[in-house]
Amino acid sequence: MAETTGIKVASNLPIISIAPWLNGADAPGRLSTAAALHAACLEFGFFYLDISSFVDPEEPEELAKLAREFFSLPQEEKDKIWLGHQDHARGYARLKENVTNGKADNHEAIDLYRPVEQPDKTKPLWGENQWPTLPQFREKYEVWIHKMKVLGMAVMEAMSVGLGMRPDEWDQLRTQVDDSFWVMRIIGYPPLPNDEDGFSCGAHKDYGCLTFLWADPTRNALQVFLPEPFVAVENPGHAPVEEGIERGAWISADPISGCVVCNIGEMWEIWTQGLYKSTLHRVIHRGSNYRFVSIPFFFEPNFNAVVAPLPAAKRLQQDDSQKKPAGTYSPTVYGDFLLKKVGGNFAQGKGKYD
Ligand SMILES: O=C(O)CCC(=O)C(=O)O
Ligand SMILES: [Fe+2]
Repeated sequence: MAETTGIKVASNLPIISIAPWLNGADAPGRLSTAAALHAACLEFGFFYLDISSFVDPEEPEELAKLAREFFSLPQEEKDKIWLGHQDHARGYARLKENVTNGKADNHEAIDLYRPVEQPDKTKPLWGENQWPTLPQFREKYEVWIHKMKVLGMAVMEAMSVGLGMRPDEWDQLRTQVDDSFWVMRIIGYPPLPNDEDGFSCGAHKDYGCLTFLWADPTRNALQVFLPEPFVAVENPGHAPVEEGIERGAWISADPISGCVVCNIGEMWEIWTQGLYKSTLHRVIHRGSNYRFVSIPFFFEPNFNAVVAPLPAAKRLQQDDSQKKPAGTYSPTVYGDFLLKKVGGNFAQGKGKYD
């Protein structure tokens, strides 16, 4: 990003390696990762996380292959794990069944959530996950889930250092995320018909804490919104204008090998009283290929976590008049917030996570 005469020209999102942080012996490296996370969250709320030291890049490619196999099955096979057989949130969502901002999204997906102890499919979000029966599907995805949970805790701790939290303050925050009510979506995007000005996934912010998105190499699909004073170098995808969104620029966040795209959700806005931005993003896939697949993993707070402004964020805001909170941020029980959000996101029935 270059800065001239008060106009910020957005070209690329920052790339941050998690390797120094995971290498416990590299104290300066850990601090530089923490500082880079802090800067990226202040400026963009979106960045690339280089995880190539942590996972073999072939691993998510294998997951995408399995997803492709699933999405190529006949509709009646996919419908066997339709989310309506469970709590209307866990399972397979048909093409256009998912709704954002009142409009059907042009994608299909398998949605999985942290399993609960006493499942009850009549309770929102409280059913059982439904897995494809393809060989190795569940096993391989469960390994990925485990790794993303470990990564989530590592990034949270690094962010606590970046924000200037003391070790005892991190111990406190850790108790709110150590049993993450995680979500994973496995999304398949057919191309949008040329004559249709809809979205593959409409503009939204993610709800929770941290999203780690792996996506296949399709370009110009995921777009990130940067409010004024950012000006885009390129304007991706001849995007339709969206109502109700302030002025600014949409930039593409194309996949980078060895990296996941990482963005912060609304809980980080509350924890930091708006110091960190949860950023709008959307998907418009107009290419000729079936863009499959993207696999967002949402590392979220514990279901019962009470999310409230953190003292470290308040200290930063007291010290710097430019960082004063823009509004009031009330304590929020994450599970309640999630339940309210899932209500409006389905074409039929209830449930669904962003
Ligand atoms: O598929 C993508 O690139 C992004 C999906 C997304 O933003 C979401 O599911 O929250
Ligand atoms: Fe999202």
